[in-house]
Amino acid sequence: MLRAHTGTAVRAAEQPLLEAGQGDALMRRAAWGLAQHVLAELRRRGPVAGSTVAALVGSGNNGGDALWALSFLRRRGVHTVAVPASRSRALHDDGHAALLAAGGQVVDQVPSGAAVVIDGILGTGARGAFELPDGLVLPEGATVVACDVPSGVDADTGQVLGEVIPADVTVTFGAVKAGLLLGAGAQAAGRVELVEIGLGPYLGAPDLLSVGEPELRAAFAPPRWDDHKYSRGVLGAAAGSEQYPGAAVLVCRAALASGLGMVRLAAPEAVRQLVLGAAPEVVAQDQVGGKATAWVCGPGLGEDESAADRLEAVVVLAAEQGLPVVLDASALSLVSLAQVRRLRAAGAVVVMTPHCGELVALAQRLGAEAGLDAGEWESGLDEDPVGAVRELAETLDVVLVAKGPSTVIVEPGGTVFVQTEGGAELATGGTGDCLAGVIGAVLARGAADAERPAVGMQVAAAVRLHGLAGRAAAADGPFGASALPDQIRSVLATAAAK
Ligand SMILES: NC(=O)C1=CN([C@@H]2O[C@H](COP(=O)(O)OP(=O)(O)OC[C@H]3O[C@@H](n4cnc5c(N)ncnc54)[C@H](O)[C@@H]3O)[C@@H](O)[C@H]2O)[C@@H](O)CC1
Ligand SMILES: Nc1ncnc2c1ncn2[C@@H]1O[C@H](COP(=O)(O)OP(=O)(O)O)[C@@H](O)[C@H]1O
Repeated sequence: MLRAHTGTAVRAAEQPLLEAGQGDALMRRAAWGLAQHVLAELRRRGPVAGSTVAALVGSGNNGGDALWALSFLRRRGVHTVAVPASRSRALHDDGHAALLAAGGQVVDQVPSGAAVVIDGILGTGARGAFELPDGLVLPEGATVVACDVPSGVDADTGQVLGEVIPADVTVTFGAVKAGLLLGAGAQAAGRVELVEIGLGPYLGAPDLLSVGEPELRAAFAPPRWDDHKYSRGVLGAAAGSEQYPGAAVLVCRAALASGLGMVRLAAPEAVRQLVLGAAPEVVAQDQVGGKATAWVCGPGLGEDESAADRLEAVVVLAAEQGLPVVLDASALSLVSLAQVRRLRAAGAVVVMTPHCGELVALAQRLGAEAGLDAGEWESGLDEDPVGAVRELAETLDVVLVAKGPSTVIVEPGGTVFVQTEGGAELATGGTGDCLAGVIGAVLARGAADAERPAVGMQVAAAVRLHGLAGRAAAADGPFGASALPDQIRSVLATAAAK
């Protein structure tokens, strides 16, 4: 499990250590770790001694880290140059002295032969929009290693307001910064490597979590020897309509691929025939009903009266039995606040899975009805997406899965998860239907498991599984959503073999 803290939280954690006069020691620890990662990059490319590493160096402590790292690299036979990159061209005093003492140089331009360029312009002290230094040219093929945070990325929110220096690797200090996992920040950060500098005892609870393989394995564990189909979980699905029959196929196939006891589908005749052709193991019926341990409602449901009837039937059943419900796609625009409240009052977990457009529409419709100032909420969405998703989740008292390049999962009163496994290849019709099936499956399975992880973690594991399946599918070339179920099985087979 990856734990991330905002840049602000990390700065607060550093404060007592700075006051105790440990700033230099912290900086040297950070710089040493940075130098080790740069050495690893150099080794990957060829001989270390004789190679060139350049650092773009700002005037603050981020620049100080980069200068100290250059001084350590210089002692390994690396040709090291610092390129002042702030308007004032000022450099951190001690770092500057350390570089010169080690035999490094200060120059005006990044040498064209630099194998690695360290971005040490701005770190957690960045405020507002960043402008690239005038005339900056990075050598083609050089590996860009960001020091703590790529310059231009807000370490709290991941927002990129102005320009940015995208990194291949970000070596971050003390704690993974939340901004490296969110939106444009995650995109700019590349691979993230953490260097411990001893902040552990001073850091509070993480601001964000991201599940990894152990959580995926726990949420999607293979069946126990004495399991039977009902103990493995039964997912009920109200999905598909004559207009959108395929969505039901995707939900059912993705759920089956995730491993559970049974999928039960409530849909019109034409949809049932299509689903049974693709997955004859599905129990297909025309009405919502029968034994299930969780329900998913919405993919391809349409928005006519019969869609609303199917949603209402799911709400009644789930409220009666206290079952978890995943509301996706059409259900997000059909569901009423009264229905959500009925489910919550009955103790049913409600998971909503909006993409960005659906998220805004939810805030405007149900959020506003529940007392949210939707205009103000929307104006804060870009600046602090996690805060906005949390506010809406708490207002509606539901688990929100805000889908996108970084999918944010918020359980009211619980931890926030963010998963970034999936790539833009997932931006193709029907992948969200598959995700609804995977989330439905994990909840159906979990409902039967006394030792189940918290709902937020189960849902985050489902999002990770879906993202990894997308990545695996993309490795074979462009794909449509119907390629995902087989990849879900492969990802789970690999996870189980570890
Ligand atoms: N405080 C410490 O002892 C430690 C700090 N560390 C490093 O210190 C960094 C934070 O250092 P600082 O607080 O000095 O901050 P930065 O080095 O991130 O930036 C500070 C400077 O950049 C300027 N600046 C801010 N936003 C700007 C913008 N948009 N455009 C142009 N200039 C801008 C500020 O006016 C200030 O002069 C961390 O990211 C980390 O790399 C690490 O060495 C660990 C220990
Ligand atoms: N640019 C992107 N990068 C990563 N994942 C993406 C991107 N665009 C979309 N996705 C993912 O693809 C899925 C799309 O869901 P959705 O928009 O509901 O699709 P549909 O309704 O067509 O099934 C979500 O899981 C989302 O996180």
